[in-house]
Amino acid sequence: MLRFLTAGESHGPVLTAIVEGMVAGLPLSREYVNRQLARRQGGYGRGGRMKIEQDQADFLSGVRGGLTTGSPITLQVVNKDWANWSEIMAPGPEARLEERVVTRPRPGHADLAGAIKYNQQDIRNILERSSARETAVRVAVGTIARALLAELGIQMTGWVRRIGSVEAVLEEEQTADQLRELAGASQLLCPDGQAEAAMIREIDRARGNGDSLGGVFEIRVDHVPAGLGSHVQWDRKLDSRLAGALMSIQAIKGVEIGLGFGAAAVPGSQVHDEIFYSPEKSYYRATNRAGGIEGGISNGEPLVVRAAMKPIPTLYKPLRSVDTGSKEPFTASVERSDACAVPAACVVGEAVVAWEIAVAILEKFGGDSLRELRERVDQWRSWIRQV
Ligand SMILES: Cc1cc2nc3c(=O)[nH]c(=O)nc-3n(C[C@H](O)[C@H](O)[C@H](O)COP(=O)(O)O)c2cc1C
Ligand SMILES: C=C(O[C@@H]1CC(C(=O)O)=C[C@@H](OP(=O)(O)O)[C@H]1O)C(=O)O
Repeated sequence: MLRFLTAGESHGPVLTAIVEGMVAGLPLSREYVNRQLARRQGGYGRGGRMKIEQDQADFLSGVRGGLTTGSPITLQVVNKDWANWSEIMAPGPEARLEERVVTRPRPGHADLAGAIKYNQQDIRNILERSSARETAVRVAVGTIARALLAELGIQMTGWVRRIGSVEAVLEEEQTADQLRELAGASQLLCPDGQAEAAMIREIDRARGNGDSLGGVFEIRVDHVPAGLGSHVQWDRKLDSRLAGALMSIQAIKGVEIGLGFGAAAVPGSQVHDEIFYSPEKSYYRATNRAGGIEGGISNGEPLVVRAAMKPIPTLYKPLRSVDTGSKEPFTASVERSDACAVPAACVVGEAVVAWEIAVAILEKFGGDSLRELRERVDQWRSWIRQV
């Protein structure tokens, strides 16, 4: 069983994860993981913290000579900002707990709900862990899964479809390779240059007004084998797992698969993908409105998922809230914050989607080494071409 946990605070010394159940013999390098960490740090609209951090992943166990060994993999991403927080965040009695105490819950954050739930007077004990800083190590974890998928010929493409009121328009018949190349060349991961320019203007406008923006990103996964997930039980459905994984990303408020919410507005004849057969291709579809999943099972078409991110909750234009000590109203003051982090969230989205597909692959095919897994996947792929 492939599984992981993360640990670490936003201003603590490190973020850590333990990944268990990954096959042995998978090539893995720091550079491969660091490329994705750098992508997550990019994007127009990010705040001062990203000038401090230059995320790098270290493997502390489970990888030897550039190959996984099958043992648990420990990952670590160091927080450079720790240097500014070590006295306040120290684990021992020397911690200066009376400094930087937070009693002013920020609307849209876990602050108030978390402080009540965990009976914390200092909201810092909540916000340090609820922060999306945690997504740095989650991207590192997902990149291990991405490496596995790449070995099996499965390709991930993430791009930003919308920021605020600006929506990207794709050329008809754009291939995944073209989409990846165009998105990769854009600082907002947006393949439509005109839309990208308008998005940058909109981010500048929002930031100038002390406001923030959300948006929508899309992830497409090509060459996913048919037959992942299952219709037989609620918690085995691939679509439900993908939706849960995307929803677990901080600030994600909606997920669509295929046509998604659009399917509710049109008749069935414009929603369902007709089935065809040819001896060369076996079964295939001329359309992919289902986004590659039917009945909780991958159907061999590209997987297409979208997620909606709400605007960043910390605003320079302060929102009203209540001090939990005095119970007096206040308007928040902000030291630093992202104005828009949709491209970063898109990279996190790619990571969590890669993870869920890797879990489903290992569940279906099993195997303890890459060689064993690859043989089984190849065998399945040639078998389903004949059915
Ligand atoms: C990559 C990324 C960066 C974020 N940066 C900030 C930020 O700078 N300031 C902020 O207030 N929220 C930021 N958020 C969003 C909050 O972490 C998130 O809204 C909050 O934890 C509450 O969780 P919820 O929105 O899922 O309910 C960011 C989210 C992501 C995914
Ligand atoms: C550190 C990251 O994102 C942070 C997510 C975040 C939040 O509240 O979620 C708040 C900000 O942190 P800080 O309060 O230290 O400025 C962001 O910079 C990151 O993405 O690596």
